[in-house]
Amino acid sequence: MTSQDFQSPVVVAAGLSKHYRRVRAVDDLSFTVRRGAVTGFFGPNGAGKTTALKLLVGLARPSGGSVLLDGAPLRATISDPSRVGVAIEPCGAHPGRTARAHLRALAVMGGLPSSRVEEVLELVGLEEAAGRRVGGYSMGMRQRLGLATALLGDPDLLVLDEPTNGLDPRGIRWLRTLIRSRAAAGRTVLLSSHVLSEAALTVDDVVVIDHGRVLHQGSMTALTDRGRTLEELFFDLTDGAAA
Ligand SMILES: Nc1ncnc2c1ncn2[C@@H]1O[C@H](COP(=O)(O)OP(=O)(O)OP(=O)(O)O)[C@@H](O)[C@H]1O
Repeated sequence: MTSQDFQSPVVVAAGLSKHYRRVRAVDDLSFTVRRGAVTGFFGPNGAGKTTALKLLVGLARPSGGSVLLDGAPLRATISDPSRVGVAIEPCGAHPGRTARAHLRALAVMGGLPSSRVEEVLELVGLEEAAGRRVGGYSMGMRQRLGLATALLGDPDLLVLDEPTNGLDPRGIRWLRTLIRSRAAAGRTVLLSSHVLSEAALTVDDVVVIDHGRVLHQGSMTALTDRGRTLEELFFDLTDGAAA
């Protein structure tokens, strides 16, 4: 990879829109995601974060606009688990399946060895529960399985929707360390979160959206250099949203 590649954004969303009948879930959204950085997506309930993440990874079809992933249109890259790992809906596994069976099926589809399944089960702390049916999992266990699914292909880009939901304090600290270590290794992470204090410890770049539109894009450093917190920025920008 050249230094030019390193500077080019991993994701470029341009004028992205998604309308569900009269709801403009995402409305002319444009932003970029830097390579080797952790970008946080923030906004009130219903702001359009999950929809935007789905559009970025091809899980929803845009009503308008475009997404470039590594400079190429979305469809060219999305099916490769080493390019993009996604945890958007909690785990996505059939409740009657075990976590191990779920991950093994995905590994086969992605052309990955079954040894990788055991690696990610250990990584997310599910090795002991891997033989149990997912329907009996706690919320945190399902979250961990979703993370295992996203990490299966050891992807260059991780896209995580509210990944700390349901995790215990140790799990939250583990996830923060995992995300930071991936960025330190030049990998890219895009996540959404409502837990601003935790996200402030994790992200490099901040995108705040509401009503499907970008209200702010900038770095955490620029924010803290101005003596402001992520929470202050959020409330300033979203003042007037549902209390
Ligand atoms: N499949 C769908 N059909 C109809 N409306 C939808 C659909 N998915 C999302 N929406 C609507 O789009 C808007 C944005 O929803 P979205 O889930 O993207 O918001 P969000 O920012 O992720 O919210 P939250 O923080 O509550 O998870 C909401 O008004 C929601 O009701």
